[in-house]
Amino acid sequence: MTGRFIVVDGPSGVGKTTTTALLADALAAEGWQVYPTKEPTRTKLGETARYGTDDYHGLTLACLVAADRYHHLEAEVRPALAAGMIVLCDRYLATSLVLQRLDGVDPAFIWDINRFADRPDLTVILTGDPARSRERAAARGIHSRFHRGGPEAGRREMELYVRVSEELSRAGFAVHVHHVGEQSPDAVATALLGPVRALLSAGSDGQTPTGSAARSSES
Ligand SMILES: Nc1ncnc2c1ncn2[C@@H]1O[C@H](COP(=O)(O)OP(=O)(O)O)[C@@H](O)[C@H]1O
Ligand SMILES: Cc1cn([C@H]2C[C@H](O)[C@@H](COP(=O)(O)OP(=O)(O)O)O2)c(=O)[nH]c1=O
Repeated sequence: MTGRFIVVDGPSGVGKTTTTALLADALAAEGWQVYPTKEPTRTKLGETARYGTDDYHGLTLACLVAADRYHHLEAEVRPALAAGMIVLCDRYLATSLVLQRLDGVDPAFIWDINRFADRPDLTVILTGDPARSRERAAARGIHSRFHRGGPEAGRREMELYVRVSEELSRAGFAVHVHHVGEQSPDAVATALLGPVRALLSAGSDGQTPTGSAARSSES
């Protein structure tokens, strides 16, 4: 039996990294084997994308992040899934559909170059007040041109995430949109445990959290 592939997406500063870490801890405490990861990856390729947004634009950046995604899938995600783990990925396809579109890339091209990227079992999209998310991202440190721009840029980014969540649903992805609002990080993680547990119990074939050996031995 393979594991489950869950991605958490949304605008910079909305709380993806914080929530993903809390969710990973909560699932691990329940006995699940969790593989937390993120895109762009920590590889040379991923770091070039993360810190290279002033040098690379449009089609180039779209291809760079897609290449990093394919390498991530091959080197980390698929092996972890094959071992029966829950892969929790901070940023995935929705980011490309939003940021590359903001960068002037035709959505059809973004879909096309991501055609062979695995479909997650669950795509979580976090939304929140755009101004607050921008402020948090700025306070943490700006390392991407997508972090710049004031509240108006934040509003456009947030609106596109909502549109992209609908686009992904129409394309057959399982999408869960969660509005962070005034919730604490713990409250957000707790709220997400609901849909995640539903996913884990659906089609679990009687798997239990600690049944990793059983899970990894099934195919
Ligand atoms: N629900 C929340 N309420 C208040 N602060 C938060 C919340 N979620 C995250 N933060 C803070 O906001 C900042 C950005 O969070 P982070 O998880 O790095 O966002 P992202 O990964 O979406 O860019 C961090 O300093 C984090 O501690
Ligand atoms: C995954 C991904 C990242 N990127 C680039 C631009 C983003 O600003 C940057 C993400 O860097 P990251 O450090 O993850 O930003 P944040 O802390 O805001 O979550 O990588 C894309 O352009 N498209 C993508 O699909």
